[in-house]
Amino acid sequence: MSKTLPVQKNDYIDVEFEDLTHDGAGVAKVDGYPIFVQGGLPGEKANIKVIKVNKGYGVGRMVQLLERSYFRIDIAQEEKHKFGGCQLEHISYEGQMKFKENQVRQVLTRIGKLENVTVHPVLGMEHTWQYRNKAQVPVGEKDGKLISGFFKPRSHEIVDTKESLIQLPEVNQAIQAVKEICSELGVKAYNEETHKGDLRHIMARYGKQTGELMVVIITRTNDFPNRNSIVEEIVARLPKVKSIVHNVNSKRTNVIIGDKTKVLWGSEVIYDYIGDVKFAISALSFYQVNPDQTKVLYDKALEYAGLNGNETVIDAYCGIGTISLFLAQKAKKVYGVEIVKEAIEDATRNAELNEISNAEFAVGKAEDIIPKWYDEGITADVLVVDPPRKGCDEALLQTIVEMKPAKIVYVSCNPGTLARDLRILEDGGYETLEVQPVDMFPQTTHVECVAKLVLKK
Ligand SMILES: C[S@@+](CC[C@H](N)C(=O)[O-])C[C@H]1O[C@@H](n2cnc3c(N)ncnc32)[C@H](O)[C@@H]1O
Repeated sequence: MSKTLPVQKNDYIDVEFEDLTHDGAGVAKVDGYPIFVQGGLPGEKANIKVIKVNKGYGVGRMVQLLERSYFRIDIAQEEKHKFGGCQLEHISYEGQMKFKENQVRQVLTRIGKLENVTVHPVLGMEHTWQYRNKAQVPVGEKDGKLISGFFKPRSHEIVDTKESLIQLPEVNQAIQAVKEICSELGVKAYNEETHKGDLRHIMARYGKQTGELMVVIITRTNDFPNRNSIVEEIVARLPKVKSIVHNVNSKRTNVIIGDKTKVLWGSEVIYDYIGDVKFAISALSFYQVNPDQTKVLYDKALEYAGLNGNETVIDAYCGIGTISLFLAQKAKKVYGVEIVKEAIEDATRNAELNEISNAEFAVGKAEDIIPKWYDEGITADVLVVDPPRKGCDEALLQTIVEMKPAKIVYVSCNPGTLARDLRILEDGGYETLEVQPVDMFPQTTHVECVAKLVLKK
């Protein structure tokens, strides 16, 4: 089969990179046949070794860079990939923003057939390291000690990591401290092959504005050795901790969080502010990981909603009510819906905390609750959706098209599903006026977008 291809496995060839894939690999073409090479940048020339040939594409390894891009920055060999998931660490921030803008444009055109939509330049941030307020790391064992970090690409081998430079220092310190304490006090790491051992993951979340820290210990078993001493040590070594939570995940699964959650010490929530709005955040609730850029994102959603105080708004996939409460200050009434019960408890508490009385929340699937509301006569002038990566459920999109809110604000962390859903909404009578990418995840290939749609006359 490979005889008909323009390259063979183990060939050494000179190539020029034309593009980047969605996960940050360079794309070179030999007689139209694409070869993906980690680390190659558009405009660069390199000598590569072909390490894999498939029918439709090949994979290469960089041997020598022959011409370098203006956007390339040097990182020491030993630093490379040290931080896990930083696929764009070798590209200047200016280059990263260009990559993300192009990616959004290409996907909107290819998947959404949206050639004429205005895509604005990415709204980036000033400090592009140490921005994440949360980490959730797997735990393993090496030489009789606990290790934690990230999985090596395409493997389940944990790289023990003391510091991730995209995480806030408080988050790094918390993960290290909990790992060391558990190691010292004899906790065994969970082994996914034998389904034995206790500690599966450690999670830390930090309220950047309030300085409050939450630690979540995720184990296979209902109990683990020296639990009380571990809690005492965490409190002693991490002065900012306000909440220590235990979650039990007894299943053989890749899903991190299990069904049982119990507060071991302190409060069941930590607090944080986005702008002037205060939020209680419990262990299982979604909360944006980049607090500085979250304000930028929500301000854009508010601008696109264009509220004058008379509107009814529905916020689908509302989490702890963050966008809902931002909008409630400028709307007549806001209805939020979210699948996680604890997040809706937080949302209700957050409305009270901020003395916002025109927001109402429901637990359930957006695709079940919003059609039910529609049947009961609840409709929206503005509808906001902020779904997980898989995008909106088709039944929800169908209901939106029937309900016909004058405006839709679509917040998305996955341009692919955004483009797919925008096409469905366009076919249902909406026009996408503009898309604003916001960089919530510097050094990584991820990009968040806010899109503004209006009902066509
Ligand atoms: C990207 S988060 C957005 C949350 C919130 N808007 C924010 O900015 O913090 C997506 C949320 O959708 C929730 N979710 C997932 N599937 C859902 C569904 N079918 N119906 C309602 N909520 C869902 C998740 O639990 C999560 O809180």
